[in-house]
Amino acid sequence: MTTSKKRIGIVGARGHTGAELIKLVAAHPSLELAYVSSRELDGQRVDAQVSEYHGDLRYTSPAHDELPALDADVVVLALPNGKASVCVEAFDKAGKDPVIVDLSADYRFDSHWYYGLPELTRNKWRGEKRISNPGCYATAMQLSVAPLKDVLAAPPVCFGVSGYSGAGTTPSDKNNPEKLRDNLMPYSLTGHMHEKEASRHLGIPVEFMPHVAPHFRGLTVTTNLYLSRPHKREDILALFQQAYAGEKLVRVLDEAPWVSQIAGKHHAEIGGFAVSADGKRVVVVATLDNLLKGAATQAVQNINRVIGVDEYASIPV
Ligand SMILES: NC(=O)C1=CN([C@@H]2O[C@H](COP(=O)(O)OP(=O)(O)OC[C@H]3O[C@@H](n4cnc5c(N)ncnc54)[C@H](OP(=O)(O)O)[C@@H]3O)[C@@H](O)[C@H]2O)C=CC1
Ligand SMILES: CC(=O)N[C@@H](CCC(=O)OP(=O)(O)O)C(=O)O
Repeated sequence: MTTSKKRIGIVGARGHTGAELIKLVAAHPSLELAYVSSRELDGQRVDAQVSEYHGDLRYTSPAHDELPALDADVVVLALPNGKASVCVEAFDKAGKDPVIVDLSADYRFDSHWYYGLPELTRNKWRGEKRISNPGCYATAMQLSVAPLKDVLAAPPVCFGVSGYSGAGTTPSDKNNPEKLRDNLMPYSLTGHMHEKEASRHLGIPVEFMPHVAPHFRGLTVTTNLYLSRPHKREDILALFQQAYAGEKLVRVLDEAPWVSQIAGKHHAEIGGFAVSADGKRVVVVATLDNLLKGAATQAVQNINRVIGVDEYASIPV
């Protein structure tokens, strides 16, 4: 029997985002795993690591120049920053042109790659097969600022707090539960990559102050926005409701959302909308699961669009 499913390879599948992608692919009506790579898990069964996957596939550890011969229709690069280009170059050199989705920051500033934050860039896709998947905080910042972009009097200031899965699996202070216990760890307080990324894709400067907290997954971005003219709270709420009307993966709430409610969910929540007495300052709170809407779920939205199936296929909405 022939299958019409597209075959997908995940490079860097041991990581947190790779594991979430395997789960989404396992439930997908139009995708099947071609290969999943990990040096550490090489030879081990995938179902032993990810119980949602049912099948006989095992992790392999191909060198980057062996990837093109593995013949996947879609390749997701879930590697640490700085590691994507050798893989991309290997496909170019071999004359292979699969859909490539890069989860790292490596192509987020490359205008030849489509920047896939569907709720904001859906209409900019011109058939590109190379997709740069946005950063987790950068997704929350852009969703929080975009509806007010035209009425700002100053750069938005974003205070971010992430669960430590955002720091990946390579050991560091930022994913060390001991050092995070009873703690909030500030880092990269100016010039974080996601500050540059959100500024570039919004087209206005954004200021960002990230922190890591002891919880595992989910992030909060609280954004302070100065407005060029006074606004009533209901007008601001209406702007957000209008901007995200019909969006299944962005929910506009009245209350400020809690990160404890977003872990394991595929959508982002935006709420709060606390307005100052003079109506010229508003504070907006966004939460999302960094591993899902901040990475794997957004990648699947992008893949679905490129392979021509429903954008939400396999995503519980
Ligand atoms: N975690 C998050 O919340 C988010 C992460 N991202 C981005 O997604 C990418 C993956 O993140 P995440 O899953 O958290 O990362 P992890 O650190 O959890 O996983 C990294 C993966 O890459 C492999 N790997 C590590 N070092 C190398 C190397 N030098 N060469 C080849 N493979 C390597 C690892 O497997 P092995 O060592 O077994 O080969 C592992 O599968 C990163 O670029 C990250 O910035 C984007 C949005 C959110
Ligand atoms: C808590 C933590 O460390 N978070 C990561 C962001 C995770 C992410 O989105 O990563 P990329 O932009 O690298 O793809 C960081 O601040 O670098």
